[in-house]
Amino acid sequence: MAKQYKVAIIGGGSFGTAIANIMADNGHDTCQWMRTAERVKEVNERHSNEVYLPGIKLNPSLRASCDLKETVSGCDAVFFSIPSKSSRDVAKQLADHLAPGTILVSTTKGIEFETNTLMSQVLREELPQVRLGVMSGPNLAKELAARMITGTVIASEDPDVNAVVQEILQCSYFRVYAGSDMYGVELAGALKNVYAITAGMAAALDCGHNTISMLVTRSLAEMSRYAVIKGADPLTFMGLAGVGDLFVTCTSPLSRNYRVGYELGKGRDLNEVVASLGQVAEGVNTLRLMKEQSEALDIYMPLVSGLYDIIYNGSKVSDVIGSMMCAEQSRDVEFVLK
Ligand SMILES: NC(=O)C1=CN([C@@H]2O[C@H](COP(=O)(O)OP(=O)(O)OC[C@H]3O[C@@H](n4cnc5c(N)ncnc54)[C@H](OP(=O)(O)O)[C@@H]3O)[C@@H](O)[C@H]2O)C=CC1
Ligand SMILES: O=C(CO)COP(=O)(O)O
Repeated sequence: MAKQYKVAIIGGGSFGTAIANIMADNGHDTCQWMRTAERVKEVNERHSNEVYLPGIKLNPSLRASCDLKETVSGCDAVFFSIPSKSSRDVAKQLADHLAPGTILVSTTKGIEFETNTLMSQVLREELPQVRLGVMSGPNLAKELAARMITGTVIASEDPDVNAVVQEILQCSYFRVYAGSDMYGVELAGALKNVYAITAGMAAALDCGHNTISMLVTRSLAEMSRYAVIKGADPLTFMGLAGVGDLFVTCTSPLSRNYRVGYELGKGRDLNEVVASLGQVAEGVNTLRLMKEQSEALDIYMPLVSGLYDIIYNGSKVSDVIGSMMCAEQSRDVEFVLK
């Protein structure tokens, strides 16, 4: 029989609940931390989290708690699924409760806005005692919670972290692939959200499949160009965390970033759209960081610039598309294997 682990998930939203449910399905002793007492009660008594995963029946063995210390006490592995905006704050609250050597896996696909720091770095700064990993891939929470076949990537500098996480999460509907480019995997998860906004906008404008296909492929070229200059391995972008996640978020209305783009494309106001979403869309802040960085580092990023002009400078979508069509047509594939 496979080993049973004591595991926890920090975060009571869509993704935290989907991952907690997999671990409970796999027979691990699983507790989910969330800040809202009413939702804790709902998970424990009705085995559902209707606000975030409507219609999903959760595994009855999944427990929830508002008590952070009790949740993580004695855990072999803890998964961290808090939006980037609040990650440092929640990590600070965890500092006294995580034993040295505990495995901590970030699933957050965002960048700390004030410091332009990825979540693994935030967690490393606040929780130096843990063994870190990051998990990313085409993982729409609603499909995972409905137990649809899905693949993901766990990446860590410590191969033992990868092996334990694979053992904890692997099941008939969830395939967990291992990688070592932690930086690239994490960066890919954050960057693709920006391009999902653009793709949602294109869908709202009834663009054809040729156009969407060009957009997604040029997005991959642009995001990997940026990531490689920042130190990532270009091959990471050929895998699930790169092209896989870009594809799903650029084509599915289940993606919140895609939905933000779609509503913007229909002419709605950004603040109104974000407020009505009721869930996090990390790409909105990531766009601002990428625009800043592309200027600071002189990286050619026409898609980021165009989206930024539409969202923050009030440019018309039709004007931006027009100027993109006149932009320099550079190389198709920029990375050549030696
Ligand atoms: N949903 C998805 O398909 C996927 C999401 N991700 C990533 O996972 C991360 C989390 O996303 P997701 O679960 O979808 O987000 P949601 O918006 O669905 O939920 C966010 C959760 O975080 C909680 N939260 C926010 N701020 C705090 C805080 N200061 N203290 C405690 N809890 C807090 C919210 O609590 P409350 O309900 O009380 O407000 C809520 O439970 C994001 O970075 C996202 O990109 C990764 C893969 C897939
Ligand atoms: O990352 C995701 C799927 O892999 C979810 O994307 P959204 O945050 O846009 O919903």
